[in-house]
Amino acid sequence: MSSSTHFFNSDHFQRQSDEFASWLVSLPGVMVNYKIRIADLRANAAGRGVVAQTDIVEGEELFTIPRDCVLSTHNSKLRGLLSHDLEELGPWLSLMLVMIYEYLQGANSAWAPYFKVLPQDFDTLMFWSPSELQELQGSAVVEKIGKEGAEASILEGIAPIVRSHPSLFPPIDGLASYDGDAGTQALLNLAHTMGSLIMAYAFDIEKPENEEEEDGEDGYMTDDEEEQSSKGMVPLADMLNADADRNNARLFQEETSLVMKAIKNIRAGEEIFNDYGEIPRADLLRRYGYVTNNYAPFDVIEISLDLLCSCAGLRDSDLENQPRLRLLYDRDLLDDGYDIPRPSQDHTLADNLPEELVLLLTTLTLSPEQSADQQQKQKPPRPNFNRAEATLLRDAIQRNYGRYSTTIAQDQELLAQLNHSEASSGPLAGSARRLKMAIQVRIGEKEVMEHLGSRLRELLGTSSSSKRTASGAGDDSRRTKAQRT
Ligand SMILES: C[S@@+](CC[C@H](N)C(=O)[O-])C[C@H]1O[C@@H](n2cnc3c(N)ncnc32)[C@H](O)[C@@H]1O
Repeated sequence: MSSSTHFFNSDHFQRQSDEFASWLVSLPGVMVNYKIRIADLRANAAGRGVVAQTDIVEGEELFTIPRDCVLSTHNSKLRGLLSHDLEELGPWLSLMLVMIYEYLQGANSAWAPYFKVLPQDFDTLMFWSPSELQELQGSAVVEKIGKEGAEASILEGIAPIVRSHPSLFPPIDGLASYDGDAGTQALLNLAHTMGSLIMAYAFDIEKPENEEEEDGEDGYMTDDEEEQSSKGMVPLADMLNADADRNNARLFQEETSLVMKAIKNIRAGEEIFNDYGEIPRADLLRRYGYVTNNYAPFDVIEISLDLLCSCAGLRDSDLENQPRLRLLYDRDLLDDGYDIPRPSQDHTLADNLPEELVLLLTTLTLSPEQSADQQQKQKPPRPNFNRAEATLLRDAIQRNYGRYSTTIAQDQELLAQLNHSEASSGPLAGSARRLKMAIQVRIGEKEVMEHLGSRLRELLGTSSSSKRTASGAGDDSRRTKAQRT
């Protein structure tokens, strides 16, 4: 969410919160504990949030939302008004369509008071301008925004239904229809708004255990999420902010209701936080449009397959030209990019690396004879993390670092200036806020690269010949951990 701009009227923030709360408790089966209240957290650039009014004990129910109050494909009237099977669109596009329908119903929608407290502007990366995105420098997250893919899905899946049902989807903004350039753009804008709300606010309703982020994410949806059965907007539950491990509440999915419960004791005045997951700040920005320093431990650096291949002296990463890669690809062991977390002092460097990355490094450092041998056996090599692999990784990290145009020291100076202006004039907004968040993201990624670089230098500097090192190169006992074949 970018600012305090919410649907319909942004000037009546508190009144809209109150109206929303009154509407919600008027719905049959809704229970809201008197110990919580909706708070105006715009001074912290956090929009609305939920705060404890008095002490709350662990296990206490904060609110109960019956399943039929969830804004979902299942509950919307649209389901009975279309001949299409909405489920065929998948969980993302079907909810997007339903939300467009409900939004266009205005006051006639059963969720009209809910829309009034949902934002319409976002700081998620989908909405950043090219120059704002440039501030993320070499971050791989820029490649994951997936705006074009999302728009192609919207035009293919949603536009034909909207255009063929003008009475259900009345044109907005004085438009005659959703045809033509202006109509298409208006529809895309609406769909992006709903897609962004789903990304930052919706819950997986039937399979909450499948919430995990997976690789291969493009636009609003992942392949895994496409297979999930249902997403829904849960009023009030989605008013909880999150701040890494400060979560003190969780949504429990019961048979007929969704129940938010305290999972820790909460003191009067404290904010009630949900858990959005252990998300790197780059992804937090992409999905939710904010970052806080508490997410810094989850920062990663993504090293692309192309870069690793190039550093290994391969012309490209094309499977037709690189049979050694095909051995991995055929076993689903090849990725476009590899996330490396912040190195932990408690683990050897090799244990800190994703197993598939170690396998790729081993594959890329095979001699032509070794590679031919593996081809003949039709088996990937046994993963190793020795000097050759460490050298390749070091080179790739160095090259990746070159994609960032400033140093950490320069970033910290810029950040200090922005913090200073925030301290004197209040929370940053617009491009200044985005710049600050981009700097936080790129500092985190550079820190990960610097830590990795120094661990690799340490390891390469001391592990001449076959000597084992504290960081683990040459330690055969661990290699079995990464063995995948
Ligand atoms: C599920 S909503 C939470 C309610 C939201 N604050 C609102 O006013 O509608 C998620 C959005 O809240 C904001 N948010 C959540 N946690 C935050 C935090 N710790 N700091 C700042 N913004 C936060 C982000 O804009 C995010 O996309």
